[in-house]
Amino acid sequence: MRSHSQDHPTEPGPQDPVASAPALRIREIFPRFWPYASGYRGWFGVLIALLILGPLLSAAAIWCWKLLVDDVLVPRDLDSLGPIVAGFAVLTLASALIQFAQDYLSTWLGENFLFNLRSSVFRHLQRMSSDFYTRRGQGDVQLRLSGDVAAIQTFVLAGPTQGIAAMIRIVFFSGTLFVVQWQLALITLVTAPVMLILTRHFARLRQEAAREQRRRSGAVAALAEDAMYNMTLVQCCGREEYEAKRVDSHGQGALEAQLASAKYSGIYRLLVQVVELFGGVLVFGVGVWMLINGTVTLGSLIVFLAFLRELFAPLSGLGKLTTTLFTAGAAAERVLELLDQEPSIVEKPDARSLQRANGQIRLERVTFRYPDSDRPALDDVSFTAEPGEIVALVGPSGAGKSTLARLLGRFCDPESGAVRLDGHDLRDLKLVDIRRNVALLLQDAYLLDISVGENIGYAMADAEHGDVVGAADAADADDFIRCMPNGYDSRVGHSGRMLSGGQRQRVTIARTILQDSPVIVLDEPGTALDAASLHRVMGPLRRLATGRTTIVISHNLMLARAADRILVLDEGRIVDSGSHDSLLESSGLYAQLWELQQHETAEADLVRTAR
Ligand SMILES: Nc1ncnc2c1ncn2[C@@H]1O[C@H](COP(=O)(O)OP(=O)(O)OP(=O)(O)O)[C@@H](O)[C@H]1O
Repeated sequence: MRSHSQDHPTEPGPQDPVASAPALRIREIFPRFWPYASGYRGWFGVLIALLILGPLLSAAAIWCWKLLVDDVLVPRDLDSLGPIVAGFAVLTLASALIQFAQDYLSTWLGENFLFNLRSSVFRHLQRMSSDFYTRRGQGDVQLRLSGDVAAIQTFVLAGPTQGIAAMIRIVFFSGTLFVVQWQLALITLVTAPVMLILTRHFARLRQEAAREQRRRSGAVAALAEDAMYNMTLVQCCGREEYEAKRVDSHGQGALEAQLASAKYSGIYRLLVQVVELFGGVLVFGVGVWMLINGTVTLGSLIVFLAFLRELFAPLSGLGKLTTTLFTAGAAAERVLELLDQEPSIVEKPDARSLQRANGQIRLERVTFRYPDSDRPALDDVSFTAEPGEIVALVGPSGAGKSTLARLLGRFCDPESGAVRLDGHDLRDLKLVDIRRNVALLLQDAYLLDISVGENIGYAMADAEHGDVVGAADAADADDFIRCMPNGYDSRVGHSGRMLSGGQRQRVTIARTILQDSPVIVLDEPGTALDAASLHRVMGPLRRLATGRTTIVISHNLMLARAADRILVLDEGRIVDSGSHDSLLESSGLYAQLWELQQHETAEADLVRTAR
């Protein structure tokens, strides 16, 4: 007998839920995000001006110390003390004000940039077809929209702002060092090549660690989201430990990458400080020697050392900044990968409007294949449903019925052939008009975590409360909604899980009734329901279908029997069509399915009677 652990691997599977985003150079990333800050470019100029003004004022304040030593303390002359102290106070105050303006402005710019970018990414995500969400870990997509987008702010605004500020300070204070004492300034330059080599080496290491950290975090989010969404299944199968291990394996990866990044940053900072110390000691030694020789005044040496400190501060600041920039760069690569993903369904620029359609549906030799699939899900399918006709689609599992429903709502496009509404190829119509004219009622009753009334009116933003109640009444949902704690204002919970399966179905039927589309596609209505609940939704479904072109996809042949015409689908092809009676007579696949179902019903009756 095989052990439990052999049947169910306890170790996480080898497949990574999140792949690495394509690596990009920093100069490739920048121009991609810059447009999101386009409305604020003028303010960016103001910020640069403040950044230049800041070090100017700091330098002037430091210069006051030279004046104090050389003009007041050394000659013991108090005449100029007053003006020097007053100048120092004004400069310090102005410097603080400029710092405040700079901080506020950069936050304001950063937050506005974030808002624009997040809004654009979300709009882009809403254009992606459901296939995108089927293939992607949704937790990872959510992390890209929240955490990664926020990290980019550092990259596009805070990073360059701090980088420019540091560069301005470096250039400015290097210049002042040369003005104060050019021989000493030349000595400080000795450390520059070492700094450059260190920066380049550690930059590469930190960039790799940052990429791995973001990828692993995405994997944690994707796995956690999947497990949480299916928590009932996880608990029923007793797989909590397995799921925790899967999440932990990537959490551990993220942790190690983060630690590696911290280690590289720490070593880099340490080495930079050693180089700075070496430069400082060298300058100090030579400076003291020059002071003794009378080549430099005490005030000049003090000011030189103060300026040197001002120079080293932005240098180590640049080091810290590169770490943040690499994390942000890795996040930017992940967001760009999303933005570069083209939606599979794109509306033509000259797409036609279609007001209320008559409801004729025609498929002309439609073939469709899913990506990475070698077999078409639909193969050369043709049929017409006239306005008001009820057409049932039946066939074994995997025959292609739900795929056909997706084509009718233009959630995918045929590889060849055409799907037409009132004679118009769906690809020539505006998407909003297709979705208004063709309503899909899917076997999963999709509900948002908003009030039950809002769920019913979701497809009709301008619906009055009376319309919502009317639709609920027609869908046989009004009674149970009124019994809910807050009536139509009661929330339905995540995915409507505070409602029963039958109640969820009736709310979605009410939504479709209110939408009032001339064409409706019912994919397995009532599959998830027991016999009593199914019986309850049959009346509303019948009322919904009346007067509309209705395509009913169902395994339940009792439902199909009521249709005007039945199409039998097998392995992506229509193998038979006609009325229930004619299909039984022809003794084809439909007759076999019917016989099988009758047999199952009889068996079920037998079991019930035996009890
Ligand atoms: N998103 C997808 N990606 C790849 N292949 C898919 C996808 N969805 C469905 N398929 C494949 O396409 C074929 C048709 O699937 P479809 O869901 O249309 O069948 P169906 O007749 O509705 O089945 P059922 O009655 O079990 O719901 C199947 O072989 C299925 O594996």
